[in-house]
Amino acid sequence: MRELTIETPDQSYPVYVGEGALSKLTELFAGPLKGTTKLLVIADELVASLHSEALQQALPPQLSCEWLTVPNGEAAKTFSSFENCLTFALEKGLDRKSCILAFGGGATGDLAGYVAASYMRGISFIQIPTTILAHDSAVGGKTAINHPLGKNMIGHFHQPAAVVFDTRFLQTLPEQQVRSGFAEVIKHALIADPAFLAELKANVKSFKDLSADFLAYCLEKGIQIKGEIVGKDVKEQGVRAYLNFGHTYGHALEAKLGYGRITHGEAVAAGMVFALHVSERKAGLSFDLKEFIVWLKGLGYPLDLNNGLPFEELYTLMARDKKTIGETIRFVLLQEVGRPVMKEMSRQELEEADRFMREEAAV
Ligand SMILES: O=C(O)C(=O)C[C@@H](O)[C@H](O)[C@H](O)COP(=O)(O)O
Repeated sequence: MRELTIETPDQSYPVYVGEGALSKLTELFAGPLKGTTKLLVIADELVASLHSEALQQALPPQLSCEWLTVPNGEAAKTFSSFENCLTFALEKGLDRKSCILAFGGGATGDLAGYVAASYMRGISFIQIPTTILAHDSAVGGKTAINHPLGKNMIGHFHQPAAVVFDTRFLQTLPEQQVRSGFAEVIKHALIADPAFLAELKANVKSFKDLSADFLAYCLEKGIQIKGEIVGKDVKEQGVRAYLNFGHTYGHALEAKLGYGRITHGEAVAAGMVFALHVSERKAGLSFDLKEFIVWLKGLGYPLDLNNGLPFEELYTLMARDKKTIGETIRFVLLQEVGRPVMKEMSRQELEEADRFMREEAAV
């Protein structure tokens, strides 16, 4: 197991990653979270059905603990789920010294984190991720629910007290979830580390034979890259937006197709191809996009997600992206692998890239 530290100007917290990381919970409640009155586990229903016993055994027996299950995946990130969690917390008498444990993938973490950020104006929470995707979402304190008009539109920045990432949980992940999570690993390589990207391309030809050691290495790399960026810009006033590479188009696809109809990572993979194409035309990127597309397709990423979707509707969704300022849609592009840049986008440029996705990337 490895311990990484996320350092922000106001706060630092540990990320425990590896087999057996759950054992760190006892230390946390005897140390930095000593004095916690009550625990509330907000758990993905599927994860709870598979792994609740493992978590139960790792929790300090002296602490009273309530469990609430929420729908699997993005279906949890709704106003009604959010309200249910708050009602449950009030009914069970959580106070300001209580702590929420987010047990599941990125969506559970986003919801539970937002509940922790809002309950009594903010209580502690611990992220206990169970997916590869969550190596990204559990770190950095972005919490949110979705709105029908846009993804992650309602939320707070609220840092967890710790991230306890026990990689034993990854053994039960279906391949589609591995694929989804790996898109964020690829994103971290693209925005920050050309050598890491080369390693990924050389070593990952299929998700079926990914070794546990290589996966752990990728997760650590991703967390390190993310942690460094978050440390410089917690509330996304500048460089943190680079972590949004591939997300403007990706989020528009997710919102249009219906949250949870495609995985977040598959949408981000398509969004990255879109952004790389624009980067070649507008940011001077020199990159073998054809080869990259072949690699992604070989890994099973569907790149035809905009099939049948009118550009106009995707455009409206992209215009509502959180990076948009006034009327100006802004995209994260790459000048080089590892050298991101923010650029203003015209409607014409976006339409051309959407056409590229339809007519070239998808075929
Ligand atoms: O941590 C960040 O900052 C990111 O943008 C990471 C993204 O991979 C992640 O999906 C995030 O939740 C998206 O944030 P949003 O602000 O675009 O909703």
